Amino acid sequence: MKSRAAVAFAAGQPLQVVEIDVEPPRAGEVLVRITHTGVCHTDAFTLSGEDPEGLFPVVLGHEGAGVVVEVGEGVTSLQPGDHVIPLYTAECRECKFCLSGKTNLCQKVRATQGRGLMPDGTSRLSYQGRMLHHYMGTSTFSEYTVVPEISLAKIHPEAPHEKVCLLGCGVTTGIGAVHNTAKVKPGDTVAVFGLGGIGLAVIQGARQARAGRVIGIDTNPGKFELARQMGATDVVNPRDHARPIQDVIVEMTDGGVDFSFECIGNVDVMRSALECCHKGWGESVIIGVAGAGQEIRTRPFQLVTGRVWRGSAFGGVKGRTQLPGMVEQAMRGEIELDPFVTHTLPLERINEAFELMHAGESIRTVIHFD
Ligand SMILES: NC(=O)c1ccc[n+]([C@@H]2O[C@H](COP(=O)([O-])OP(=O)(O)OC[C@H]3O[C@@H](n4cnc5c(N)ncnc54)[C@H](O)[C@@H]3O)[C@@H](O)[C@H]2O)c1
Ligand SMILES: [Zn+2]
Ligand SMILES: [Zn+2]
Repeated sequence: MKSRAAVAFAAGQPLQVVEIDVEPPRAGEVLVRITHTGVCHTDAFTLSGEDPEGLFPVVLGHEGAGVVVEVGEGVTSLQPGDHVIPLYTAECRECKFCLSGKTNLCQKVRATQGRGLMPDGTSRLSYQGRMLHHYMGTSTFSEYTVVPEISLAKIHPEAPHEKVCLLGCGVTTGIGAVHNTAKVKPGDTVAVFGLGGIGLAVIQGARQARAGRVIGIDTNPGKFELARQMGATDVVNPRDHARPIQDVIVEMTDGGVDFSFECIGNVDVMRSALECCHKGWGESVIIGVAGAGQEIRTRPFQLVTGRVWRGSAFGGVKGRTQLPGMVEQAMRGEIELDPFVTHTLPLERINEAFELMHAGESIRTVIHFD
């Protein structure tokens, strides 16, 4: 079938909105009509060419919501008409990782997903006879996309897609990192580096966890008002200080924070985020994705003296099991999505979403297909 899609033909080039061909779903696969998709920094990262796993030509997009159109052979958990959020972290419920009870990093489709292909090693997407890569197993910048059954969370049929699409990545990543990875407790002091969609979701999660002080850090002061509205008790611009930012935070917090979160993808900031943690127990969670070949550094003494460095992908959330509940929390207002949606655009104007992001003007632009 034909589908309108924004295709990334080459790194560093704007997307082109064209009509692509989408093949029907094969065994274990599902054809989904995407209604809305957010644009995340990770899409921009891959488009820039800095992502070592980046493949072109490709249909990007991984923060979507849609409706099942057709299911392939053997698909039992979904049927046409079901409302879904595509998952870039699948949940097969049978691999070693899924069964461990310790991680959300299902490996069932990981290898082929990383190569931009469906689990059988081929693509369902093409343009004028030329194969297009899938992206993160989701490719939500296409009106129709094919996704493995195990990479779809079935959500409440009345959920507002134009908002809950953000639970496909950004908001879940931030909120989940607070509850699942860090396990923030009432009264804890939290530092959040980077106040984009991810950092603001961390702030919202910290407020849910009834954290004490929540310090938002960003070099763009334009982000501070929203951060305060969402629950930051303090905001700090590193550019206002001559000293390293970790020294500033340690002084502000009588020795350091209980938890810090890096939501930028900058390895120098990752170091600051670790070193602003309290001696003996402070934990730093890396969420940001750094460029190819970059490495983190600190003195080992930082860890010897009790600080902990960890990381989090998709907020540690098991998508099929936990995401439907988060969608219902959003429908009840327990997760607030409205503040994240700063812009809404039709697919034809998707490149403006990247421009708004790079200019620091948007938190999330939601793209609609109608
Ligand atoms: N681990 C995961 O599962 C996961 C999921 C989604 C996104 N990510 C990553 O999270 C990061 C953030 O994503 P986003 O969509 O919120 O991005 P964003 O671009 O909207 O936000 C980043 C923020 O960091 C600020 N910033 C940049 N450099 C800074 C510095 N040196 N000091 C302080 N602030 C600085 C920017 O002003 C901006 O407000 C990206 O690296 C993205 O790839 C990871
Ligand atoms: Zn994302
Ligand atoms: Zn699995």
